[in-house]
Amino acid sequence: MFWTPLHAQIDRSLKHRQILPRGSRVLIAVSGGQDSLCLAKLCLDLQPKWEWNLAIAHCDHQWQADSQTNVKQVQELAQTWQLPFYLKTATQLRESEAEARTWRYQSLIEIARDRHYQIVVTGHTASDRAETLLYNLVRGSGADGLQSLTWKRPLTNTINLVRPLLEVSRQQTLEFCQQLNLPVWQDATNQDLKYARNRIRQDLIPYLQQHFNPQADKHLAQTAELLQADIAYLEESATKIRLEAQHQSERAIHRLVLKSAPLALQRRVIRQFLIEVLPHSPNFQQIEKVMRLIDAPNRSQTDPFPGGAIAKVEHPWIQVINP
Ligand SMILES: Nc1ncnc2c1ncn2[C@@H]1O[C@H](COP(=O)(O)OP(=O)(O)OP(=O)(O)O)[C@@H](O)[C@H]1O
Repeated sequence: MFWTPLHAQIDRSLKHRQILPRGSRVLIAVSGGQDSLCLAKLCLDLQPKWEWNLAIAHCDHQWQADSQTNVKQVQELAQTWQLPFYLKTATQLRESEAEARTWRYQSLIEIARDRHYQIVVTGHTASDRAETLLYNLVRGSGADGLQSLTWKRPLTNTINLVRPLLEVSRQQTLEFCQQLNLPVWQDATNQDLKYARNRIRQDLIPYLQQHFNPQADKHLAQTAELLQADIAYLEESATKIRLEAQHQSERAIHRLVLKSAPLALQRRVIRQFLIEVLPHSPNFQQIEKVMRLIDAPNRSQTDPFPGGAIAKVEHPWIQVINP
């Protein structure tokens, strides 16, 4: 086997982060593009050392007339590498990035659940991370959005999403694929400038590199990494406060315990609380409405959340009441 510096880098990173434990059943999400091909080959080469059970999953959106050719190419590669291959084919998926993403993750979860894979790995890179950071920044995201793509996050109770290439640039995956002669599929939608993501990739990042810092993408990804460590710490602190403040059985949280916490933690505690008691994830405005109740006089209440529940001050509690 041909061992490159990238093999060594990923092997080291996996040891350090412990995100793909030895012997795990790992489903590799392969689009056919350079990033996920690079990921799949690295997993294949590191497999004897880490003793994973690997398989390849591909989702066919059926947007392009030639998507069949892409499917065949990924399938043949899986065959050559002697890995199980699982395919999901969309029927009548609208041409929307957001809908495609939702469908894709759902499909990957289904395959992982049916075939007992605990981990799905994707080929997200440091370049994706830099782009996501910029995309979220101009939309007014807080630190949570700016950490942009985490190394590991739960998809369900039993399945985790892991992104082993978050420190690898797109330039590196391209060079790797060229060096190892991997059949990279060029997705035409990646060039389409109607998608904000593509404009960030093709216009904004090159502009920043040319006029501000040649390593702008790498530095943005580093900022995301620093934020991620801070956020993990803040979330942990918020959980401690929530456990202290939340009523054992009622859908209520102690207003004065909240009030004594720093502002940054108040928002996080409320968000964690609302995630537990509402049927949907709260957005920024909904969290702010409850924030206002911390300083409110008695018997103030919010207007209804979607679904009709309201939050209300019942001294000393802030209570969430169903319609
Ligand atoms: N059609 C596909 N089939 C299987 N896996 C895919 C497919 N498309 C993307 N992936 C996986 O997702 C990774 C990221 O791809 P891409 O950047 O196109 O997705 P994205 O929609 O921007 O992702 P996200 O929204 O999670 O950031 C790929 O490296 C690959 O692992």
